[in-house]
Amino acid sequence: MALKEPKIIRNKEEMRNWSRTMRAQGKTIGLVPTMGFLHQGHLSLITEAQKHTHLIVVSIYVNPGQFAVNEDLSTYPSDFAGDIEKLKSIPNGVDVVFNPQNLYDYGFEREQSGVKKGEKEGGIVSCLEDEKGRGIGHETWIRVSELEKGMCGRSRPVFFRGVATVVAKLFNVIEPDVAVFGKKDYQQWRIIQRMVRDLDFAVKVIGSELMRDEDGLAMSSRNVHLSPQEREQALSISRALFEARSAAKKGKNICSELRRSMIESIEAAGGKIDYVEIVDQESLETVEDIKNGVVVCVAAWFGKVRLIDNMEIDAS
Ligand SMILES: Nc1ncnc2c1ncn2[C@@H]1O[C@H](COP(=O)(O)OP(=O)(O)OP(=O)(O)O)[C@@H](O)[C@H]1O
Ligand SMILES: CC(C)(CO)[C@@H](O)C(=O)[O-]
Ligand code: BAL
Repeated sequence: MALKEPKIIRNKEEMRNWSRTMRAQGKTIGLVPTMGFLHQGHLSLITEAQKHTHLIVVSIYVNPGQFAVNEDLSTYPSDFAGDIEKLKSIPNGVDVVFNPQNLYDYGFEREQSGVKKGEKEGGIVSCLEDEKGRGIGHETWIRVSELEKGMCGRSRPVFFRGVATVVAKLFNVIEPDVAVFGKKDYQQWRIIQRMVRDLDFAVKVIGSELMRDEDGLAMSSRNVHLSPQEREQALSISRALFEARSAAKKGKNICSELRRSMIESIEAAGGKIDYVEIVDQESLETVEDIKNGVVVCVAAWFGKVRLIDNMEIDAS
């Protein structure tokens, strides 16, 4: 089968023109937003998107607006040429790779805006703002106020407003019919669904299943930063999730007990817990005992790498 070479678009006006031209020809468009350094988890989202639309756009953009200044924007892995090769290897390929260079440009040079990254008195600012919290001409942020409060939102204070805002921008530029997000980032997927419902975006949001490596580790671009020892230790996360699921199946359904034993086993393996939460799949509110429709979510540090993982669990 001939490999399909995706068209690479780096400019938001050109992207919107392409989408509108295709729509005028009756084509539907599926979007898979990513931050690049693609792995099989990302490719599975593309395969899912191909089931729903004629054309596929994959965005590759490491969004500074979702990183606080003390987070890992500067070390986030990237390999654009490698990503293109992986995309070419997928059956039927993708049509466009959107790698915007001007997503937050509003007609003046960054240098002239005097923006420095820094820490605002009393709070952390994002990598799109200066030390007084001013954006580089960007001052509109979307907040999904309840869903963003717990779990990742607690330890990454600007993360979800940055994600919701950049996804809204991508939707406005690309105007997709369908967008696919991975359930690996469970809270992110739920937040995007809620944003789309609340703001009446004409986009169908699909949550696609979490992909694991053979040894159980959830695939993640950041895994590349794990040393072999940390990678081994990190397997404690998925092990703890599988154990919690089988304990629940055997009737152990008190969440505080399940949480405690998960925390103990991840810490015993050398992980530093950010959170272990058992929450309702839709509201993401904490639940006390396992019932249908809960999800166990974990974030933990191994060395300098923060990993997240989760598992949907139903009662026995
Ligand atoms: N293992 C996975 N299974 C399914 N979807 C995934 C997986 N990993 C990432 N995704 C999805 O791919 C999309 C892009 O994610 P992103 O580019 O941040 O990759 P990532 O591997 O999650 O990186 P990291 O967690 O290191 O930031 C998101 O919707 C995310 O949920
Ligand atoms: C959705 C997303 C592409 C927004 O930058 C990012 O948070 C991600 O890759 O999960
Ligand atoms: N997949 C989530 C992107 C981030 O951690 O910034």
